[in-house]
Amino acid sequence: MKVGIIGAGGIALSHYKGYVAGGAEVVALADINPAALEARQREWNIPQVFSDYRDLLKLKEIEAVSVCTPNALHYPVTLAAVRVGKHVLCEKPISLSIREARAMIRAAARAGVTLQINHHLRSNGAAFKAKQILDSGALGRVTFIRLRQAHDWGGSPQVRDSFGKKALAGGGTLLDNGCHMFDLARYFGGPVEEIFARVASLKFPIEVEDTAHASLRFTSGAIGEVEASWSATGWEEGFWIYGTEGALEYTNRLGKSVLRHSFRTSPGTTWAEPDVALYDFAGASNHTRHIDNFLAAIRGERPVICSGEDGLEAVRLVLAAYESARLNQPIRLSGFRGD
Ligand SMILES: NC(=O)C1=CN([C@@H]2O[C@H](COP(=O)(O)OP(=O)(O)OC[C@H]3O[C@@H](n4cnc5c(N)ncnc54)[C@H](OP(=O)(O)O)[C@@H]3O)[C@@H](O)[C@H]2O)C=CC1
Ligand SMILES: O=C1CO[C@H](CO)[C@@H](O)[C@@H]1O
Repeated sequence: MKVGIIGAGGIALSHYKGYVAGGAEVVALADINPAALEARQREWNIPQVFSDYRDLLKLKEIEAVSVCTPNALHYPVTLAAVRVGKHVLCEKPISLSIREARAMIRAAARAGVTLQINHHLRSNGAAFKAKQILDSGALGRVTFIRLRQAHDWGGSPQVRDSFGKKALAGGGTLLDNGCHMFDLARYFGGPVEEIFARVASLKFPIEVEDTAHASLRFTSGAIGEVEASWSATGWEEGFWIYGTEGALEYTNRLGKSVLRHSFRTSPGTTWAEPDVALYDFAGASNHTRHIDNFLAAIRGERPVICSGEDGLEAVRLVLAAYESARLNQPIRLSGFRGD
């Protein structure tokens, strides 16, 4: 299958590698930045490059595109792509508004093409394993879910405009990292009923927040929390899920990706260490698995692992969290349209 990539910045490399690993051929690349375009063309030996993505979309031989532009452009670029019959793997967040997300989903359905959103953490080996354990019932009733994605832009005092400027990014870490965490919250815990969030800009001189926290109540009765931060040190992604019969704890802290499943094989003393199963996910690439799933979905072999509707729900939770932070009060999701 021949594919194109629109937006040749940082994340485009993961898409390129994923397509190559999945047996697809990246034949075209578009970016408004001539330096990025030229560098990638040389590195990856791409036959055709375009400064205007609409010219890339005219290529008949391309069946699918990745949309890797800044957040504000996911909507117009995806819409243009599906309208000319291309399958789309759209970077997260799907869009900056619910209205836009709905239009994207409708347009893809009307065109009969696949739309997958790049909440790649669903394809993280630990998340996949955790979901299997949860679905098997081994954790019992879920009581608490904590999700965290935090870093500090490598310590850099400069945050790129595509993330730091409100018009291009749409929001800060709550949208950028939080949308992944809200997606995982739903993936693991089902629908969220209520959210109470706080956001602040405390570290970088930027137009959007660099620090965010949200407290969640799931429809199931479980409670949880999301931490999204650009003001941490280093890099961490993790989830902690507690149930009546056991617990799952995952972190990639210090470059080691380990999932720990703890449980009791027999009722016993309260404070004794429970039994533990450890799973090591070193070396597994989330993006490559996610792209493999996209290609399989296009071929009709598997359902998309993260649909447009999933992307929309993640954005709805982000928007509810912003509204909660603005009003300094909890927001019930059942009455929140986000329009
Ligand atoms: N799922 C994940 O793990 C990750 C997802 N992302 C998402 O991917 C997207 C891109 O992020 P990232 O690659 O880090 O950002 P970058 O800023 O590194 O790259 C974006 C590129 O898109 C270019 N661009 C801007 N406008 C257009 C346009 N109209 N047509 C074509 N290209 C355009 C930019 O050019 P210029 O430099 O001139 O602005 C830049 O080269 C974001 O939506 C982000 O949220 C990012 C990182 C990880
Ligand atoms: O998963 C991710 C890792 O961090 C990046 C920068 O904050 C995010 O954009 C991305 O979605």
